[in-house]
Amino acid sequence: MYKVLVTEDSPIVRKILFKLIEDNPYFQSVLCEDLASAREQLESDQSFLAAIVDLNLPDAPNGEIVDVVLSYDVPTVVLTGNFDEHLRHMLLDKGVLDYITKESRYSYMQVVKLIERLRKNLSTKVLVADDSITSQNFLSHFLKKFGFQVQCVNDGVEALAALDADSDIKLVISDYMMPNLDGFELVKKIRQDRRFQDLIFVGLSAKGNSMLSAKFIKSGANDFLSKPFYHEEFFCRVLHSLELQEMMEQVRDAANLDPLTNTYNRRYLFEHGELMLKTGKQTTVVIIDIDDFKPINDTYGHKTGDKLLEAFSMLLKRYYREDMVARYGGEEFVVVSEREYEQVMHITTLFMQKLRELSFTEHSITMTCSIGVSSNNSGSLEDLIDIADKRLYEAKHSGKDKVIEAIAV
Ligand SMILES: Nc1nc2c(ncn2[C@@H]2O[C@H](COP(=O)(O)OP(=O)(O)OP(=O)(O)O)[C@@H](O)[C@H]2O)c(=O)[nH]1
Repeated sequence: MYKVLVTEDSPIVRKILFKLIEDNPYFQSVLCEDLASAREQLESDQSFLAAIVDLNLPDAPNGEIVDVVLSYDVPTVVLTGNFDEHLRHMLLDKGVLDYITKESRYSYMQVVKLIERLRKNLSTKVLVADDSITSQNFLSHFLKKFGFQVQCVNDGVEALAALDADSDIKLVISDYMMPNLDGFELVKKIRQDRRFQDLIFVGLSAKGNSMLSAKFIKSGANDFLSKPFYHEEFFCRVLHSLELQEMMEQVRDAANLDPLTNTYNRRYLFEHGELMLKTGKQTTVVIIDIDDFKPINDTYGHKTGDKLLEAFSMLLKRYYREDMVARYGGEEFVVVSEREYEQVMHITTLFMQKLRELSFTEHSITMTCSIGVSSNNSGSLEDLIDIADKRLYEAKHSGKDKVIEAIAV
């Protein structure tokens, strides 16, 4: 749970902010009505994710609260009654995240949305590629203020190596002119690699050079920024791109994932499993079926059965983390792996062993599973699944809690 400090003397505004913050399951609000109580909170609790502060408080009428909150390193969003360009510059220079005028409920929603973004940024990795150390430091400072995890590299070659080493990087911000591999070549290489198709790429180009911006977009960048850029422009573009990326992920997840187990669904399994086989690499199919699931459902109810399916699939994904795990039917799962056959069998043995050791839910239910395996480097996925399914049938009819292999050549 993340704490958000709200310092606001208007009871109505406090109430609105409280409601909006508490509607978010990750947030808990701490409400203060003046600088003195905010200071007390900051003294006693160092764990605030962010602060929302009013510039005019009874004991701090000239925005004194901003310096106080920033001195505790708490990311700060300022609320004020009127917009003033000079004040805006002054506040942004001090290092506040944003400056929002109290106009309507929408403004307050914007504030809370910004803090939600900050929360998500804490787990969002950004790669900055720029051969200028000054520029790296500037961007890195900017991004860290908004909670991002930042890694800097000096050119496109280093950027590709960093992406290769860390598949969690979500966003690349890259200059165009760099030694070894420039920004255009970098984005082209990124777009050629299926692993990086969802990566957000923002190019940096010199002010007034619209050719560069167009070239970046044509090479595959999602957006570009002209240097020098304004605080708001930078974050509007970066945050907007990330939001689009998240929406795309949500749409894709809804289409590809089984909602109960969060493993891939049958449609995805066949679509992508067939593609895996087309590469000609040896592919192994493991069909896994929970033993005696019906009696568990009958004894403890469907809800407990669902909890078990969730726990079972989490364990599967943990063991077969590099492979495709899909829900094939009720309590039946399919793993498609391109790893060495012996390695897949080793993981399968470890998985079955772990499953025997664990107990689940408040009823301490134990589970075992039966498994059929097949492997090939040609033919269709359907054929491989058919063969593995026959071995699974044998496992079920020869005592369960066992794995039977069939290496088709
Ligand atoms: N709770 C829950 N149960 C499900 C779900 N999908 C399928 N099932 C149940 O899974 C059970 C499967 O039963 P059976 O096919 O007889 O298999 P089994 O009892 O595991 O027996 P063996 O496979 O021979 O070990 C049925 O009771 C289904 O209702 C689901 O999404 N949630």
